[in-house]
Amino acid sequence: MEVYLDNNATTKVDPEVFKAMEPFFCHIYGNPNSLHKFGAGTHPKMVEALDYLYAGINAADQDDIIITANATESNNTVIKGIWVDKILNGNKNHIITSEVEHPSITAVCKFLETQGVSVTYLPVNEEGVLEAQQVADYIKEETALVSIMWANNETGKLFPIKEIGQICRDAGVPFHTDATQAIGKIPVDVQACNVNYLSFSAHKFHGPKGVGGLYVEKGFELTPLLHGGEQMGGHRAGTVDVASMIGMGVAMKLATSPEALAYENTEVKRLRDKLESAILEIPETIVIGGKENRTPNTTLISIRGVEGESMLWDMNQKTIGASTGSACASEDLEANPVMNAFGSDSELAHTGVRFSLSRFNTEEEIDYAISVIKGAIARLRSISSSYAYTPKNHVSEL
Ligand SMILES: Cc1ncc(COP(=O)(O)O)c(CNc2co[nH]c2=O)c1O
Repeated sequence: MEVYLDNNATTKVDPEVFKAMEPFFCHIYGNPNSLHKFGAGTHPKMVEALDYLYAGINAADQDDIIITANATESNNTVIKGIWVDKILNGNKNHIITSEVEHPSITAVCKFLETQGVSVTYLPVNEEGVLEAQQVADYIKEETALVSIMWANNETGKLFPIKEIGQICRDAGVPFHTDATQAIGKIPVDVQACNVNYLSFSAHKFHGPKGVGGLYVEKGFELTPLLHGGEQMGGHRAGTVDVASMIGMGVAMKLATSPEALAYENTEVKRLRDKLESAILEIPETIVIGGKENRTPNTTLISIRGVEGESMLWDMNQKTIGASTGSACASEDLEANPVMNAFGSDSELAHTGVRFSLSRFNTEEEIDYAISVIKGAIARLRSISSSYAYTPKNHVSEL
């Protein structure tokens, strides 16, 4: 049996999405910017895809959604656009973000610091989230942007986006949220939450890899990251990947419907909870960040005495896929930065394993995964030179 439990890294393309994409490779293949019928033939389904994207995040008609390659490009576009418009060519010089953002936020901020920009990385509490008031406490005249993720990719923890959005609107500071891990798991409403910019990637909600989006509220337009063409109204040069854009639209429609969100928060959550509870029956295992206020499909579990990488290897031998955290950092054996941010000790920071489910996982798969994971933990602890079970240390969660 093959069991895929790494959906926060990427998801399977929904067969309905693939079906919608197929005609746009060999049959309706014109350049959408061409004036002839071959190009114009792509427009109806591209317009429909945009309609699905607007509806999925409740964007207003007058706002923009720019089709990008992925959330990484969307995040870079916002932060570097703010840098050019508000800092290099304005009177601002400060950005507020958090310590647990994805590297496509933190690495850009680190680069801007080398260019003289001041960046505040707000710390998270022991549950891995921050209080909206922390944002208010650090906003100052020079603040050009607040960028706080909607949901953390490793723990699933949710951030107080509505409260932060209100604080930023009251202060007149542009607010960006990286919603990559929120869309398709919880309701995302840019108008209700006073969001000015929002990033997403299709492959996180059963769309194709290599396509994403950046929501830009009307009046918050920025200097583009990519110049050299009139595509996307000049906001993002380059020929659009028509098939992927159409696939992303259908994936957004499927993932954000009331029925789909209900399924995520009942059945997918039930299977996540079943897997998590079974692992927590094993001594010296904890849920990093606790069980409350998180996306329904994710759990980051620390297994004392077991290197996360070793767990992945054992599970992979039985064709179970999971991760120790963000795939873009999977190669290195650095301690998990999110766990470090929680104040985990260095030993604990290497013991995290992330399981992230989807609507395609089944009860049988979870039952199989539980049996394999229990066996792997027992085996790895039995050969560990440093692990000895101490009953007094058995805690169920941080
Ligand atoms: C919150 C968040 N933002 C941005 C990205 C970047 O998305 P991309 O540009 O489509 O790659 C990711 C990918 N996060 C992960 C990729 O692999 N494991 C992860 O947790 C993410 O989780």
